Amino acid sequence: MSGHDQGQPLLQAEGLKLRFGGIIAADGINLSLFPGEHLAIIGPNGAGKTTFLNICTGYLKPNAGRVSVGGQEITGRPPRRITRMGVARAFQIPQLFTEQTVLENMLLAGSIRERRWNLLRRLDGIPGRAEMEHLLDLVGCADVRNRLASELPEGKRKLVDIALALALKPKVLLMDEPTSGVASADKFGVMETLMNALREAHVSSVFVEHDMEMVKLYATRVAVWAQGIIQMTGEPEVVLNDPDVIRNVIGN
Ligand SMILES: Nc1ncnc2c1ncn2[C@@H]1O[C@H](COP(=O)(O)OP(=O)(O)OP(=O)(O)O)[C@@H](O)[C@H]1O
Repeated sequence: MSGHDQGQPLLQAEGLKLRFGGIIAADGINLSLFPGEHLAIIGPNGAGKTTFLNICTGYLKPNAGRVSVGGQEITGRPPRRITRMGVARAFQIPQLFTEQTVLENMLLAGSIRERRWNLLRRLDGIPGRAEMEHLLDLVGCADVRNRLASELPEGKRKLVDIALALALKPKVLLMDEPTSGVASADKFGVMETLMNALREAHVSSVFVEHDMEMVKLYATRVAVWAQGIIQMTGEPEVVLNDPDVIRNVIGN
């Protein structure tokens, strides 16, 4: 998917600038995500990729520029508000309550979405159980629904984390290196399950990725972030074969 002629972007950054002392993380970033896209952001270490995700979720405020979701500006709004506007983030903090089961974690996430969160409330009284079980099924984790979150292998934990994010009913999911920490033999299986779940739930995504094989297989479009600007965007086969990208990003 080219990203052009697809109507209004779901997520749009315009003229983003952010510096930390002498470090310029963003120096006029223009980047859009269109419905149905899975946009990979690649770039050298310390380029500003994670900073971008932090701006989009409201955890960092840019020095200049704006971010909008479905045409509504979100720059500087509180993270909770941005989540409610349809932008979720996975793997941000250890989100799981480790001494609760996977299903109990899901029910808590569902109740947060409904703004009925109350730890004293009996979990089985909260609506949405069937929906949460469906989401666990979608990420291939129905088999671990009654396991304690602390007992999960890393690959399953990542997938449950995706289900938790999907429980918020986002339009866009932001992910920082989705399979980092997963054993290399399991990485592609986890990514395959994850991306299938996003497609089925009609959730578009932006993911920061260092593994070019993942980018090639799962990105619909790639943006190269270096020296605070987007150096290039395009389809994976074009971007990943570009001599400058090979020299300056992939080679490193
Ligand atoms: N809150 C902060 N305060 C000061 N400097 C920061 C802050 N957040 C990020 N930085 C700096 O901004 C630069 C960009 O960081 P960022 O984490 O966004 O890079 P990245 O492209 O995600 O890198 P990597 O690929 O290594 O994860 C880095 O030099 C980092 O040290």
